[in-house]
Amino acid sequence: MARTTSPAPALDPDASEVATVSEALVEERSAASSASREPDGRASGAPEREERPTADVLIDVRDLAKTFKIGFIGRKQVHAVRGVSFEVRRREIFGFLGPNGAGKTTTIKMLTGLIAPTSGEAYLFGERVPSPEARRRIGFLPENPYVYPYLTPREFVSLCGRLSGMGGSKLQRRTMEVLEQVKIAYAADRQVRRLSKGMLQRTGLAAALVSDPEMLILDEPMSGLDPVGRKEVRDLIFSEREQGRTIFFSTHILSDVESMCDRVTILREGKVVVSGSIRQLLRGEVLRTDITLANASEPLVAMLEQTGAKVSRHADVVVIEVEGDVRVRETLESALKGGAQVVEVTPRRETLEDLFLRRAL
Ligand SMILES: Nc1ncnc2c1ncn2[C@@H]1O[C@H](COP(=O)(O)OP(=O)(O)OP(=O)(O)O)[C@@H](O)[C@H]1O
Repeated sequence: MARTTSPAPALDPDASEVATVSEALVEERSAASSASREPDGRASGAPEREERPTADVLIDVRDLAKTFKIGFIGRKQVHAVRGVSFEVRRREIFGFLGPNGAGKTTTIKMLTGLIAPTSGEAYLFGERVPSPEARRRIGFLPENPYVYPYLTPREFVSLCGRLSGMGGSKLQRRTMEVLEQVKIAYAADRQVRRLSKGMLQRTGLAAALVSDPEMLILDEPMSGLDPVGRKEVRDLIFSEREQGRTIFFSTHILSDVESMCDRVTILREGKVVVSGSIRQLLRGEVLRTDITLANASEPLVAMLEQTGAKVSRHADVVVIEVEGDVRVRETLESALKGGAQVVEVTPRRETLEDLFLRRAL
């Protein structure tokens, strides 16, 4: 696989003057290098690292923190990220979650070298961030993939490919290939300013893919997409992983994460509150069992309510919610004895949404 990607340039489409891509990249680099650093590249104050990550750990984030100074004289501080650590391993699909303002984008910006950490350290492919060499190996979709408004998707994606060192007929072929992959080829020659938000998002994804990177870092890749678009991005992420790529993405859409990710980290107020494999996190015992009954008489329902079960009445069925799974058998026996028909018995385990609501809010 070629190792030739740099992130899609992030430019403001509303800007009256269109800056050049190289200017944007210079700005990013100078932002990344403006924080004080030790001679070995560590941000000052960051602890010296004892060992380098193993070859299978492609992202290694240790105690990363970012404090923004705000206000007229910078007296006020926002502690956006407060000591975040996690690892992403080769060929994983890794979900990075948290409510609005939890610090996801700030962490991703530090990871991709767009801003420097206040303290802590991050490694990509074992290289201390910021590392131009490591950055060439990632495809990056920023949270708001700002694209030159007067370029077409074909021109923009091809430009990103050229910035990654690609060229000639190979680049032309690859540009159309990725535009087709993200289903925007039909609008390849329309100006970006005429695209919808979802179409722009697809263009940004194509730019992240164009140079065939080893790892994708995607900040809210489903943002702005309709349900079909979201499914297409899910399928794309799976197929990219099948081809050997590692995918790290942030999202708010928990149902996607549950079905897609191998492991997750959930942030809250700049700190990690949950981290681990989806299988382990959601392996818990049955929280409750829902028993759906038809033809349940009122005396039967009242009797079940008296046992402490929660009852909800619907048009033609009654759902009895039994805590845990212990009383299920007794409830079923009473229901059958009382002449009701059992329509469904559903054990409920904790979902990622339950976990998120319990731990992240
Ligand atoms: N440049 C900045 N200057 C000051 N504060 C900032 C800056 N960037 C981010 N913040 C603050 O840092 C905190 C974390 O923001 P961040 O964008 O990382 O959150 P997020 O988890 O990505 O949120 P969302 O899901 O809404 O995109 C927020 O309180 C935000 O206001």
